[in-house]
Amino acid sequence: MSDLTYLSLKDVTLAYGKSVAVDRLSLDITRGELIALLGPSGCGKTTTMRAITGLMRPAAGRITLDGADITYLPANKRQVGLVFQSYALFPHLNVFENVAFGLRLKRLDGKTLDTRVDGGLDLVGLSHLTNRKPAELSGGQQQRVALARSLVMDPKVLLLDEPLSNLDARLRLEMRTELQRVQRESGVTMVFVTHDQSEALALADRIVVMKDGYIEQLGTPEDVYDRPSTRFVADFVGFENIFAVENGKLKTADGEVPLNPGAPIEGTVKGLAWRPSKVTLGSGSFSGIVKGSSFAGHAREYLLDSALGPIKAEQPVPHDAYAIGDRIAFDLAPEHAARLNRME
Ligand SMILES: Nc1ncnc2c1ncn2[C@@H]1O[C@H](COP(=O)(O)OP(=O)(O)OP(=O)(O)O)[C@@H](O)[C@H]1O
Repeated sequence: MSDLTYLSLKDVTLAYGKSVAVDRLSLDITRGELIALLGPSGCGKTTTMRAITGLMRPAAGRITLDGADITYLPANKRQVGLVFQSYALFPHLNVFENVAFGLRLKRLDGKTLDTRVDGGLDLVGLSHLTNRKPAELSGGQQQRVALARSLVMDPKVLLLDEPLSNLDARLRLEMRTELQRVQRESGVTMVFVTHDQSEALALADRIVVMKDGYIEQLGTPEDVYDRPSTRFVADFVGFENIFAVENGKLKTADGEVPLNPGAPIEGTVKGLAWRPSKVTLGSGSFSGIVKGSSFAGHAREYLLDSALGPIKAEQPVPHDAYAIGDRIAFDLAPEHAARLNRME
């Protein structure tokens, strides 16, 4: 835990009865960071959030926030806000009263309350809709009300559980930018859960990739996208050509194949992976027969049958397309590969 750590989970184990959902998870978050918990269904994202909010007691481990141990502190004493994917707005209250709800429970005086609510609505760009009921708002606007309602409580950390998943594709993109702006302007530390890698890459300062209750990789979007460290993460972020490395060679269905120019692969690397866009087409020491070709807007994608097995490659679009059945040379340059240290 560094001096800059604001929220820290240390060896936190979370279980439902005897079944362990999160196993000795450690994570340090700095004040003002926007962190994404990313992973497939069932990997423990929501369970981790529950422990941070105080809705679940860890079986082991410690959680600290702003210098205080909150491991066993009741949820309502933690100053941790939560925005659900379903927003959970009160349908009979207008926008102002929905945002004011928590502050009224705190018995704030009228003027302070008005100022806080107005500030919150201003931050999310809803000052003009204070009298509307939730049913009279779009999905994106409802989402903003839910955000404002949490932010006016001045949380130390705001947790968002799949915050954009109920919005259609266009709104989702708009709300990504909006969420980033609100986070920057408010300076609130945010942790959000998503199973959508593009959302995590677009929004987060750092991404925690989870699998089966463990952290697979923790890094910046660039780290995770360009330098996945395990097969699981490489696969999750769109690497297609993934090979185990044995005896300094690529392991294929037909045996071990040295990588061009034949020198052994150095280091303790367990696997190498190439994105389709990183496969060199038209030259190189390998060759493959085009089995499939499809247009993907910015690029044309090819499936090649080669001595290494199936290879997915792509080329930017204004380029003479290869035909099905063509034999083309290709190369897998080591400098364009992600180096994987775990293959299982
Ligand atoms: N109330 C519960 N009782 C028992 N097991 C549970 C309960 N809630 C979750 N689990 C189990 O704990 C593990 C982690 O679940 P969790 O909901 O944290 O995953 P998740 O990553 O948030 O998934 P999703 O993206 O589907 O919400 C899963 O194996 C799940 O089946």
